[in-house]
Amino acid sequence: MRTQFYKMHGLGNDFVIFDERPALLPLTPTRIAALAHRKRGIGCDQLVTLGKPEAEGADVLVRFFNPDGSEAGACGNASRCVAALVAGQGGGAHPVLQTRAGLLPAHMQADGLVTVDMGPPRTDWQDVPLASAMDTLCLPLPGQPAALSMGNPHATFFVQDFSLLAQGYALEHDPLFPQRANIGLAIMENRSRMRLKVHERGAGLTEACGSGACAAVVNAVRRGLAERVCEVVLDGGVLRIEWSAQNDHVLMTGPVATTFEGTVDLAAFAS
Ligand SMILES: N[C@H](CCC[C@H](N)C(=O)O)C(=O)O
Repeated sequence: MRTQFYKMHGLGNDFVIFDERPALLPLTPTRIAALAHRKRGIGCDQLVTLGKPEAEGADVLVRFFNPDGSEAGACGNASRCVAALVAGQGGGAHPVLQTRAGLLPAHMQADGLVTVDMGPPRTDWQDVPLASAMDTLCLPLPGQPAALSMGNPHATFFVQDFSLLAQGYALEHDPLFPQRANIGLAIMENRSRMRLKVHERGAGLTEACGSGACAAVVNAVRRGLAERVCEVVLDGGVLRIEWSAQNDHVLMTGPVATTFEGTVDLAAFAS
């Protein structure tokens, strides 16, 4: 029996999306890792499932899984893709995604870009989470990163070059981060534009990281390095991030693309 999937990406951060609203699928961490494998599977940065919403006001339940099988509470680029997919299925131009990070309202822009309200950043050490009480604005690590959660853990290093990427895996697994962390390296071009590369938790270096872009802008503002509206230039393209002074929410705007649709025999993949 074959199961339909959608292959989409946001600035090259790519996803395999399964719709479990008709029926739950036999997706285990092992099978997710096998499906996400670049050589032996379909291949993706994250595997995403759609489910029947439980929360009042939500249009769809969304879960995100890394290629190592671990589940993430947030995925900005995939949230944009799912919003566009649901809108395209007749869900209207303002779908609301129910995620582990909360309810995320989305908006299909007239120019084809998609905006997702990623909610507020969580900057207490317990929310990131970190291993002990400390100032999340300046962690006791070489490079003194700032840390926060967008529903998933992020550490942002403000650097002059990207050589620290070689430490990405070690930093992701530093004992300071009991749930590991996404490691962002940000080069400030000016107060309204930065370059960003992210070694993602459970995925490694990706072409773009939406929640990482949100975290980097918030951390830059916290450090006095950026304005609340900032362009984030990633390897795969540009995101516009706004950290609202009105409601403390972070708005992320960027493109989405559907690469192809397909079917797969899930039973052919180890479970
Ligand atoms: N690897 C991340 C999830 C995907 C985040 C990224 N793809 C995004 O667009 O936010 C984590 O484990 O928290």
